[in-house]
Amino acid sequence: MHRHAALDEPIFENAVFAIGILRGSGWNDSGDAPVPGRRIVPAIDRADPSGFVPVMTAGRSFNKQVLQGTWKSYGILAAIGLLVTALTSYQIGITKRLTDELVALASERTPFLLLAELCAMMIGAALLRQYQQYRQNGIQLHIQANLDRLLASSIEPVTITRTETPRFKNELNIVRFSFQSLSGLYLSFMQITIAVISVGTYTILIFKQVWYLPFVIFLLNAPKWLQEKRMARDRFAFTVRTTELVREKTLLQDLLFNPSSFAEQLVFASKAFIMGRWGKAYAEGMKQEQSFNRRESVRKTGYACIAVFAQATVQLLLIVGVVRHSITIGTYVSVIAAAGVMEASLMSLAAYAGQLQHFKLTKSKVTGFLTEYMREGSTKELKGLPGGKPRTIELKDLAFAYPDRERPTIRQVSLRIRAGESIVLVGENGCGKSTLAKLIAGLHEVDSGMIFYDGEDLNQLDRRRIYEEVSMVTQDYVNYPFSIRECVTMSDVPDIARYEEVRGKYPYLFPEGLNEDRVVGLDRSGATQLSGGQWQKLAIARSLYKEAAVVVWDEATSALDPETERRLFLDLMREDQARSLIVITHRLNVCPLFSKVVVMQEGRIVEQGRHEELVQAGGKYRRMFDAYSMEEARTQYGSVSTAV
Ligand SMILES: Nc1ncnc2c1ncn2[C@@H]1O[C@H](COP(=O)(O)OP(=O)(O)OP(=O)(O)O)[C@@H](O)[C@H]1O
Repeated sequence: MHRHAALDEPIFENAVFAIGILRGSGWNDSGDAPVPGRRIVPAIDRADPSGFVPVMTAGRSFNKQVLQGTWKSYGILAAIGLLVTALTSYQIGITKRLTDELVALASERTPFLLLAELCAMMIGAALLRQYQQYRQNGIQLHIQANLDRLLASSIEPVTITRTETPRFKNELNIVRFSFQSLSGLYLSFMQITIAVISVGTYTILIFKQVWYLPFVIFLLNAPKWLQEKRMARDRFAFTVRTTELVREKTLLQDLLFNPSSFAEQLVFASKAFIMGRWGKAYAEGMKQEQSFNRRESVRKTGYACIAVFAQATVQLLLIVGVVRHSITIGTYVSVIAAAGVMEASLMSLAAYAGQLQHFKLTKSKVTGFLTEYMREGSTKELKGLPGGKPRTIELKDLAFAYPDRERPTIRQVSLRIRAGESIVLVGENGCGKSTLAKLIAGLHEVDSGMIFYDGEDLNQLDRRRIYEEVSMVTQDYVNYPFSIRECVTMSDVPDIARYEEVRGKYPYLFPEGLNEDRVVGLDRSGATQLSGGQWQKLAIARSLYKEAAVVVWDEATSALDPETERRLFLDLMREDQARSLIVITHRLNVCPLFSKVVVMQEGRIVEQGRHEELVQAGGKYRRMFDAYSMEEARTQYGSVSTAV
């Protein structure tokens, strides 16, 4: 596993490079979106076939990308910050002169002139602060967008094995939350600089008048720093602890408001049940949040008392000075004002210290997440397939267990798939067909010596090259809220000739009477909803549009009417293709069309061969086929009642 020595380096650089990732993210330095190619392939940086830039060296480029488009605003903000500090410290000087002038009352005109000057300064500072806020909001939006883009491009797992777990979902949620809070931190660095300048200016200003006072102020504000640091740590731990609960709440709420769940809510009268669950999660969340807030408030109150004590101490020292005539009233008033600003700046510095703590924790969380779930180590030594397209895929005594399961799901599976072969996987529910199909497609982590593409061990190959040659319809394929053409091509610049070719060969896969620019689904206004079968047909068309060497369909035709299904398979087999087809189905009537039938049971292959051979052998497949044919006949001729 890649070890990040960076953990010991200065926080900022360190944290960003820790999350700083991959050049192969598909997001180039200029920030342009990757231009989609002819075929659907994963986003790969061709200039860097290794794909993985060790995290340590990627820090600078990460910062550059996060801060992209904000440099000018940063410059302006820094200038405004300095100007505001200058103006406010100048105001304090005027206040001192004004007070001394009032006490002495040497001239009647001077106090009014000084007041006018003070007002002008105050208006100037107020205007600058507003502009500063406006600019800061702009930077925040920019950084947030850059961070979102970076996060999206860095979440690119090489395999799906560890991502199909509840734990992954939780961790991903924490990472998303952490990334969101990073934008505030980037702004903080600017504000820290301004606050440090402000503290420095006021320290000198006060020091010149009452030399020991700045030290007293520093000392009295120290506990605030410790408090902020502790609170940030506790808040982060609380967030991590409660993500699962927050996720459950959102999930249940989505269920309540999801249009597709309304029918079930009506028919099964399940709304009260779901609402009950939601209410419980909500109440628990509130209880935990309130109890955390209570503890935080108690702590804050303690520190607020310390702050009052600090202010009173400063006042006391100054009053003693006035009483003993060691300072003037003007000095008293101006130092009180300066001390107030200095304390406020120290407070905000303390708050930033808390944010830095949060950043440090975020860093270790994100680093851990990316190391565990995303690209691991260098892929430099990995290679592509010698011939580009795989001609044989071989499974040798393949065994596979899901991370959170004790028993293996796939055991001792040996199978050879040649280019152009069509294989149908059959077996009872849960026997491991989908898992095997994903293993064949290279989507799961496996030990070496079990899966070979053209004789090369899968673990020695760059998986992204494998994925370029695989097309798939999974059981939980996505219904995209795009136009029909986009759903098939998944591109802004599709290969129209290829699209037309697929449309010409398989016209029945495209919804009749709908323009291909028509947006489908329920998520966009004016979109057209499709039937289950129509969605499935689009998913099939998408898998055919990609000219892949290996096509895997996991119950991809389950929602198709039998006639269309048969026609599709016949059309597909008729094509003179070097493509391998791996199909999972429970509709055994299509099995005779395939060159090989593979029968699975409890994670093992128990029979394989041509349909006729297996029927003749009279084993498990024969029994399954007979049962299926009988069932088919019954549904076809309505013989259930006659049989009774
Ligand atoms: N992501 C996962 N994590 C843990 N276990 C899983 C996961 N996916 C599937 N399984 C388990 O692996 C076993 C095989 O599942 P698989 O989906 O491969 O079966 P299948 O033969 O395709 O079933 P079906 O015909 O119902 O689709 C099941 O016991 C299932 O619970």
